[in-house]
Amino acid sequence: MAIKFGRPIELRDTPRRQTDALASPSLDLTIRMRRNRKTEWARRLVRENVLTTDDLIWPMFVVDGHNARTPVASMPGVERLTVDQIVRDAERAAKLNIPCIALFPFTEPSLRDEQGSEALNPDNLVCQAVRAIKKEFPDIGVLCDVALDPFTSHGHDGLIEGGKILNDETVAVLVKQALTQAEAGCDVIAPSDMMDGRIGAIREALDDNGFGDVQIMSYAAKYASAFYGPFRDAIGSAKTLTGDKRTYQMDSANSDEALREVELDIAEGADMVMVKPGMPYLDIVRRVKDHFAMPTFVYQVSGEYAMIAGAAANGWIDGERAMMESLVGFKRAGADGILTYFAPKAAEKIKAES
Ligand SMILES: NCC(=O)CCC(=O)O
Ligand SMILES: [Mg+2]
Repeated sequence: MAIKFGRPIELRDTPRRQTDALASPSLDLTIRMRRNRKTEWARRLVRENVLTTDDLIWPMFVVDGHNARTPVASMPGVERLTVDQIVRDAERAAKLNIPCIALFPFTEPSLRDEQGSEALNPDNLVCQAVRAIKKEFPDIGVLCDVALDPFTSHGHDGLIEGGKILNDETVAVLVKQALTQAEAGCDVIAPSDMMDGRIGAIREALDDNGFGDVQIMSYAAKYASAFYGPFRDAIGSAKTLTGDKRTYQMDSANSDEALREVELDIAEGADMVMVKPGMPYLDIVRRVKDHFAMPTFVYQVSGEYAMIAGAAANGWIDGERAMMESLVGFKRAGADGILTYFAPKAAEKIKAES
């Protein structure tokens, strides 16, 4: 049936009104999409996606010291926290019903070396923070990033030889890093390094060492991105990073390749998969969710946060609305959860409105 201007032509029993369209601009529309938007209650009724606090993972930066909170200049509103302060924010997360927090260390430059040895120190900042949080708040999920970049003097995620990032040798170290974090009490191991084969190797090691219940969230489709800049400030690797990460992180032009990466990580034992960054890669989130029907996460990275928080701080956009719009956008794209530096703010807003 041909439909023109809203009503099937075949159903038109009376001739169109012979009015002067300009004088009386009344369109003969059967369907008017605006009816469902006319009031707040109607909009709520037809709303397709809702952001809840259950969707949030809160990334936090841990730094050495006591009772200190240092602002990260390029991430307005985000601070590096000493372990005692991380515990205070874990309490805030628990009160806000945020299910999980993610930990990233600022490693003292004197502790960084070519091999990222500090990653294997069972008393490193991340392990201290995990133990402190788990002691006071055992019911909150703690996720630990697995990669060497916060610990290496060169700022890369893996070992380097002759200018090349070594894959299999790096995986062997990452396995030890994951075990160190699991020993400390970490609930979710999240490898972000993009080495081939690391998920399978880590899964096997966890299982062989009595950590069969520890989950793996793989940064499965992680792109080489300009949007990680402020994070590198936060963990102190911005100045030391030599070159870029394009030999291991994905090319932003690729989409099918993301499906192959995700498929491999699932086959190797990932319980949850992640796409990163978020906003420029919503199409990848949708494809991954549709293709694999896996618990699918997305990381709204530091640069995305900085764009919104920075513009809001300058009065150029409404920061709260932009925050909520960006977060529900991830839900609409198919994400089951979002790692976002906005987590506490968004949770507070959700709580205030419920
Ligand atoms: N492995 C964790 C990250 O690289 C985070 C990046 C960001 O927030 O920019
Ligand atoms: Mg991979």
